[in-house]
Amino acid sequence: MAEGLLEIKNLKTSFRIKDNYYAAVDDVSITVNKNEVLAIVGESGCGKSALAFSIMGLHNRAKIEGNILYKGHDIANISPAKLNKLRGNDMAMIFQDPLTALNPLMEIGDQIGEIVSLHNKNLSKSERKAKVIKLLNKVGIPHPERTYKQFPHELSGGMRQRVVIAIAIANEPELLIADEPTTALDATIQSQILDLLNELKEDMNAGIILITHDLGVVAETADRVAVMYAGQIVEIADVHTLFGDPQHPYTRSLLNSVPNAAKDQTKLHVIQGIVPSLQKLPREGCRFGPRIPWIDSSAHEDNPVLHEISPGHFVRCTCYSQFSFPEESKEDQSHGVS
Ligand SMILES: Nc1ncnc2c1ncn2[C@@H]1O[C@H](COP(=O)(O)OP(=O)(O)OP(=O)(O)O)[C@@H](O)[C@H]1O
Repeated sequence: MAEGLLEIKNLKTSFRIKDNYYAAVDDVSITVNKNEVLAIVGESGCGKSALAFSIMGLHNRAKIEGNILYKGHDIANISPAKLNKLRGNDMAMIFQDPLTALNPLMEIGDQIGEIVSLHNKNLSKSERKAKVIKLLNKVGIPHPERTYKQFPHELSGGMRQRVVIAIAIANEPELLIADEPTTALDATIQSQILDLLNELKEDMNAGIILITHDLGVVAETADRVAVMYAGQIVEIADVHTLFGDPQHPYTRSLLNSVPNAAKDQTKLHVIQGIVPSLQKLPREGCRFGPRIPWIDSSAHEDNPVLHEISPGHFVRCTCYSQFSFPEESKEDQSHGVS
């Protein structure tokens, strides 16, 4: 049975712009289990990073409402000192761009060693070095002794991301948040890093939140997937259900806009429009409604909620049951005519 690690309840993260607060994460409830990768997908600006930063307590000036229960303790409402202790020890984050995450003027060994010592104050110098070398080995760095003495600019992008992962796992966190960890890498290296995340999940029995806009990455790595649009979760399901039986119009549009060599696809679907800016987000009704104007407004709920349509498969707003792509309706009509 799945063992719970993180439970987020009705999380709302709002940023102040001029005199008002605007929610970038709006009433999000999700759970993450041990030994599980939960992917969070969605277009740029839908609130993925704002969600991750809220969990890690990294927002300076945002207003956070709701509960973030980590092993039963509400970390949305604890002191900065307690949160700081959890960060790095129990939970860690892998950032998007390894070059900005690393100190360009410090040798790799010292950078990892610093984090190791932060949470193990009594280690001797040689014990600390041995632990760093072990970590470099664990993340697949081929010559750890050499890398120990190198600076970030002397490593390839893939190796730098491995170093960032080594720092994140230095204290064997139980919760790992990876925010677009492979965006800056080419396809082969990307695949190696994703394999590494999966190994870490198994080895450390960790719960991983993987934030990405890349559905290929999701298919390769995730156990469950939450699709986010305009600050809300619009669909959540296990990875097989999400790819095999997607229901929300946004999920279906995302999947239809990705080339699929296995399908006989002549045209890719283009999702019209963009995620509106924070101040212009529609806050009432179905937030995706304006981007599927061919669907009758009566198909939408006034206050869309998540419906559990099969065990563990949730979809927001009733419009999913009446949704089809304009291309599909045209095909139906032409079949009728012939
Ligand atoms: N500190 C901030 N102050 C004001 N608005 C912010 C702040 N951080 C994020 N936003 C806004 O909140 C919304 C969500 O941003 P967020 O970075 O979470 O999106 P994202 O889905 O992670 O996008 P990307 O994939 O591009 O990183 C966007 O409209 C963004 O402009």
